[in-house]
Formats: sequence, C-alpha cells, structure tokens
Amino acid sequence: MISNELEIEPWRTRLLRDGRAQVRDFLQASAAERIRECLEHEVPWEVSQRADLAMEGPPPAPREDGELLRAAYARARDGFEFVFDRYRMVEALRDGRDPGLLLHVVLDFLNSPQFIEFTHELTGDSRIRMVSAMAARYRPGHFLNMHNDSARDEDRAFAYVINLGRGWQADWGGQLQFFGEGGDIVETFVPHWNSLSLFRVPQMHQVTLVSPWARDDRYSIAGWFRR
Ligand SMILES: O=C(O)CCC(=O)C(=O)O
Ligand SMILES: [Fe+2]
Repeated sequence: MISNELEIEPWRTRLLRDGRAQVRDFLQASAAERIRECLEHEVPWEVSQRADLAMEGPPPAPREDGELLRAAYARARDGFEFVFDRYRMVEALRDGRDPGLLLHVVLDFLNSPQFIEFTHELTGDSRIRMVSAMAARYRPGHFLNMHNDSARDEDRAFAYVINLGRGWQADWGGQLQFFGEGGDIVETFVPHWNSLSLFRVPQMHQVTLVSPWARDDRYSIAGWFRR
C-alpha cells in the first residue's frame, strides 16, 4: 500500500529537527485511487461538530448546510470549533458496521506489524504501538480551528494525515497550518494529493476554511500514532 520509492531517512531527520514534515507520493498510486473511490462513493458520512452538538443522520447537502455553518461560525468567535464530515473508522470496524468497506482493510493495514515498524523507523519512536484513524471530508465552508491534539486519555506521539483531495491548489483553503510562539503561522502544508502530513503532538495547528471555489472536497484519512 505504501509507495516502494519512499525513502525514510530524510523524513526521519526532518521530523527530529522540526517536529513536522510532509511526504509526497506516500501511497502506491493505485491504492490512493482506490481509497479515494471509497471515500467519494462508499462512505456513509456524518457531520462532525463539537460533541455537545451531536447531530443524527447524514450531513445536509452542500446548498442546504448554510444554517449549520452559520451557527458554527458564530460559536467559533468564542473558542475552539470545527465542522467537517467524518467517518469513525475505529468504531465502525469494532461495531461491525458497513461490511466490506475498504476503509476497514486500511485500518487493519495501519495496525499491521509491518506498518507499526514503519512508524518506528519514520519517527524514531519505538514505543508507538497502534494507529487510530478517521476519514474526513472538508467541503467548502468547513474548517477546524486552532488546537493542539493533546488528549487526556490517549498517549498520542504523532498526528498523521493522508490527503486525498485531487489537484489541490494553495488558494482552495483547507491548509494545515502550524502556529509559533508569537501567534504567527510558522509552516503551511497544502493538502497535496497523496501526501502524508505528519507532526509531533502536542503542537498548535488548524485547518483553514475550504474556499467556495475549491474544485474538489478535501478528503483525508487522519489519526494518531499512539504509544
Ligand atoms: O486534516 C488535517 O490536515 C489535520 C486534521 C487535524 O488537525 C485533526 O483532525 O485533529
Ligand atoms: Fe489536529
């Protein structure tokens, strides 16, 4: 599933130095295509908002989500907020939902001895023992504002994002951005097709609003390498 051409050493050095890196052409091209097909046509998406606002059923259609977005933007004035569509891969596999969905195979692969060994080599952290995963779809107007990924009940070593939006351009929004001490943006990762964004946790970051003129949705599989 991972590209045979991937060189690990340069990325490991970069991660040690900067605490973040973006690897291009991460998956084998055919795997990236097949997973993207699954994300686009087979996944039963749900709206992801803050837990206290849980919404039942599928997300509203693009032109019918104005009210949901306006309410989220209003709440975002007061603090941490996000809206995007998600599919909780770990829970779905555990609960036996959606049999035959390719994402189940992906989750098993991410937790195979072979992939866990790869996370050790890539990050230099040999205490990583599992990989969590969720699929995400950011449509125009979706966003995830500033947060640091720390969690009380999980030992998250690194966050990862496999980006599967096609031909993503820097002016489509949906950028993964990192904040420095002074509140400036210190690095931006454009979610290029089939790239792997990787960063040490905790670290302040955001996903900027996806533009109305984006010609694709920002699809991804993301989660944490956990100890
Ligand atoms: O999609 C991304 O680039 C980052 C997502 C993220 O920060 C998260 O899900 O916590
Ligand atoms: Fe995050």
